[in-house]
Amino acid sequence: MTASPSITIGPLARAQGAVVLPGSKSISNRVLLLAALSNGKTTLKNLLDADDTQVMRNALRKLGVSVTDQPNQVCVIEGCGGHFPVRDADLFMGNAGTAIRPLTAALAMQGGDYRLSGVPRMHERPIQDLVDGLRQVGAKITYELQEGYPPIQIGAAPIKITDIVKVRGDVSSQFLTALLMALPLVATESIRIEVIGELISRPYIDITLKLMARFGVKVICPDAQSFIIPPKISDQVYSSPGELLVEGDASSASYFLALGAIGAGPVKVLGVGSNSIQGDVAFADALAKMGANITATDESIEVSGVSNSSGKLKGITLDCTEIPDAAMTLAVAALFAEGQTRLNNIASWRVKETDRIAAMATELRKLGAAVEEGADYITVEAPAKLADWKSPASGIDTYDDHRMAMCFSLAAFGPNALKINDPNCVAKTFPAYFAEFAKIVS
Ligand SMILES: O=C(O)C1=C[C@@H](OP(=O)(O)O)[C@@H](O)[C@H](O)C1
Ligand SMILES: C=C(OP(=O)(O)O)C(=O)O
Repeated sequence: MTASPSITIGPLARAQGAVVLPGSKSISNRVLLLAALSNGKTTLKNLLDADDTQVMRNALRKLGVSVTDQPNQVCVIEGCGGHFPVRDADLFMGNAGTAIRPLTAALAMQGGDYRLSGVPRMHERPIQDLVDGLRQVGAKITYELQEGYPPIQIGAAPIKITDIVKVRGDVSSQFLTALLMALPLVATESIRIEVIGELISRPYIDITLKLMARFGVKVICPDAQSFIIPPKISDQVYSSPGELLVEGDASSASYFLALGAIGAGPVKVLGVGSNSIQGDVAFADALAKMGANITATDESIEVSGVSNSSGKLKGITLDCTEIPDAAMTLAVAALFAEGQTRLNNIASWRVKETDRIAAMATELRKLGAAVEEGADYITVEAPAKLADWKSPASGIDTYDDHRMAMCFSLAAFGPNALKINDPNCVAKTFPAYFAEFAKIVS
């Protein structure tokens, strides 16, 4: 795909206003799949309209599910009761991890022939731990190019229920999410899923479990590494909740919350708050630790500047294993902090939309920051004085990574105008990002 024209923004001094958040990507793609697998009709409200959720909708349509987009982010799904009408399909999943991984698992339970592929970067993003998990119940999956990576082919094969399925959780939590959502379709006996080793990104598993419960399937968690899928009592496993409202996206909220701290605020995000099911709301706690003034209600979070006596944020050291996406925002917010910021346990950044540790380090250095990167951490120290900020004429590269583009918009609060290359890559999760940004900054 050709890159979109660069934009130049700033230098900016003030951020103030309110932003209504688009629907959560993580919730949207889960409820699309759960609604498709359910019995009956589901009306999804505030569903995210972005590349990642469009690939999921299109895949479901190709599989014979009726998915009807209505005005104002409403989408109506006629569930197929666990069995996709189309038994043979070639599906393009773009670069949406939350689409390809859960759908692979659901399709492996269908007894049909399917192929799943994506953009070139998707073919560099691992899927082996999920395939290994699915093979334990007899799924027939082959790799088309490189062992362990999409494209993959799923062949019709009878599913054999075993009482235990083991899966690794240290590369991506999406593999466990995928098994959790798919195995109830075939669980004639209860199935125990056991996570081998560390489980990263745990809050995303909680999102999965909570949404499965909304669709009638309650998983039992006897300990932090074990998940028991109950035996199905009828062929209709998932039942539609009728209507479901998708929360605002907590990861998308992080950019505006950071702006409220850097640009004095107040900046309020609407659609996500203290009763959210998304782990990324903990970004607000990290920002508070840096000194930002935060207030939250059940459905909103507001940031109004910084309470430190210096008037600036201060650097922190943080274990980011539970907030891998919002942690990227902290790396760029660190440009406006006194002292070093160190983000630990972010190895998964290397296998996402790009190698995010390398990309973040390269682009922050272009602005004059002192950055150290390790296998699973990054440290960032802001340029010592305003005069030390650099203004790269070639601009900030975004690596076809929506979060790189959104994060680096914060850097327009430095002393120089900032050029951002290929800004439209934000379409993966937040097509209107720069329009919303423009409304609150000056
Ligand atoms: O399950 C999900 O909705 C997600 C899980 C996380 O991925 P990992 O589990 O690979 O860290 C996160 O980075 C991604 O944006 C969304
Ligand atoms: C890692 C991300 O996406 P994906 O769902 O494709 O894994 C992300 O949105 O930051």
